[in-house]
Amino acid sequence: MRQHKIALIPGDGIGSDVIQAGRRVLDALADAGGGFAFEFESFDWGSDRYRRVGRMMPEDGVDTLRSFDAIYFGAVGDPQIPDHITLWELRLAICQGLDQYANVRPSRLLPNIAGPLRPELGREIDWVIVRENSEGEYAGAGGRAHRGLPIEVGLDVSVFTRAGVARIARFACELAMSRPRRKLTVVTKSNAQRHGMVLWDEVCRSVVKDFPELDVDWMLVDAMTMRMVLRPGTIDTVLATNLHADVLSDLASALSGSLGIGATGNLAPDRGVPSMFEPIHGSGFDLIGKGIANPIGAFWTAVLMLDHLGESAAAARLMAAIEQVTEEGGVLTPDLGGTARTDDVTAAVIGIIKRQNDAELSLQRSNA
Ligand SMILES: NC(=O)c1ccc[n+]([C@@H]2O[C@H](COP(=O)([O-])OP(=O)(O)OC[C@H]3O[C@@H](n4cnc5c(N)ncnc54)[C@H](O)[C@@H]3O)[C@@H](O)[C@H]2O)c1
Ligand SMILES: O=C(O)[C@@H](O)[C@@H](O)C(=O)O
Ligand SMILES: [K+]
Ligand SMILES: [Mn+2]
Repeated sequence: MRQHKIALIPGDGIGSDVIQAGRRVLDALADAGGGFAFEFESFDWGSDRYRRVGRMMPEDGVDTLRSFDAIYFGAVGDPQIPDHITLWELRLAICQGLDQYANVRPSRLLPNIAGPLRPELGREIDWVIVRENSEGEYAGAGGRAHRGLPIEVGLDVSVFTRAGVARIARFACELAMSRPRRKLTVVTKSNAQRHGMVLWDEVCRSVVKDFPELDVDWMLVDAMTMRMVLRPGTIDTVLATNLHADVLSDLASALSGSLGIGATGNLAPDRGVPSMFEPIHGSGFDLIGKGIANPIGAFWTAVLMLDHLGESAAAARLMAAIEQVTEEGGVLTPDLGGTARTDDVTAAVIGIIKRQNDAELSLQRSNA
């Protein structure tokens, strides 16, 4: 039996709702007798802990995570605590602490979901955004001086390193080559940002030379938003900086129907340390306590995690169950135009998985 040791960090707000839902779905998949099991350990890290003891996670939190095979994360963010504290002390502390430098965000219009684009355009969305996840605008370099004085100053300095750009560029090229269209768009803002982004372009240009079969094009980030809306079918794999890709991936998720659908992996490609999987959305202040957060982003995230753990058959089964639910259309949360609750969508996905489990088990019995 393959054992997968998973750290659960539900975090704040709707992060907690969707990770609980995702755990139930993962348990249902493991019940299928597919030869694997999960060992979950749940961590109460987040804003309530911050209120209690003044820290989002313990000082040795990142080290505690090292012994896990993967991390399944909800969201951080609390209406009463500044967003830069919650984000930096939990999500970024983990991503940067474990050097999970490749953030991968797939988008596709799920069956029977309309999305805001015209139907013929919406159907063309089949993208994966690769977000540099360790430096750039999120390097944390900068500071404030002359606090409270008229001459006060605040600086956020973007940091682009040759090594950091080269490794994410290589990762994006390999990912693009593994997809049928072998097509990569490198996003930049090297007209206005004339140092780091120019280095980004130079390094990317030299890395793509190693991939002669890759079809590469270059876009300034502002024009990229236009292309995503008006010519979605011309895009496949996208490489962008930490901040640009953060923005583009919310757009991608919205164009696929809802921010509640977007999934992501914060990958440490060199292994040895766990990668962290989370829906792309935040803690959803407006949905806290309502029980109507869309869990599909967290389920799709679980698909990414299963694939990463080598459980590709289970990953495919879960994706098929998600697609069956959207295809049938009767059980969707309000963000997708339905009236269902988080629990209803979860029950629908689990129902499909359980029926498959039963069919599989009776097949095994009749073959025995
Ligand atoms: N990785 C993370 O943990 C992460 C990501 C984004 C934002 N945040 C934090 O979350 C807090 C709220 O930020 P925000 O409002 O900008 O972003 P958000 O993603 O929480 O919400 C933006 C909008 O999308 C909707 N939405 C998000 N997830 C949904 C879901 N599963 N189902 C249905 N609708 C959904 C929300 O209702 C809201 O209208 C802030 O503290 C922010 O820093 C954290
Ligand atoms: O602000 C960020 O970058 C993240 O917390 C979040 O928006 C994300 O997409 O993960
Ligand atoms: K999240
Ligand atoms: Mn984001």
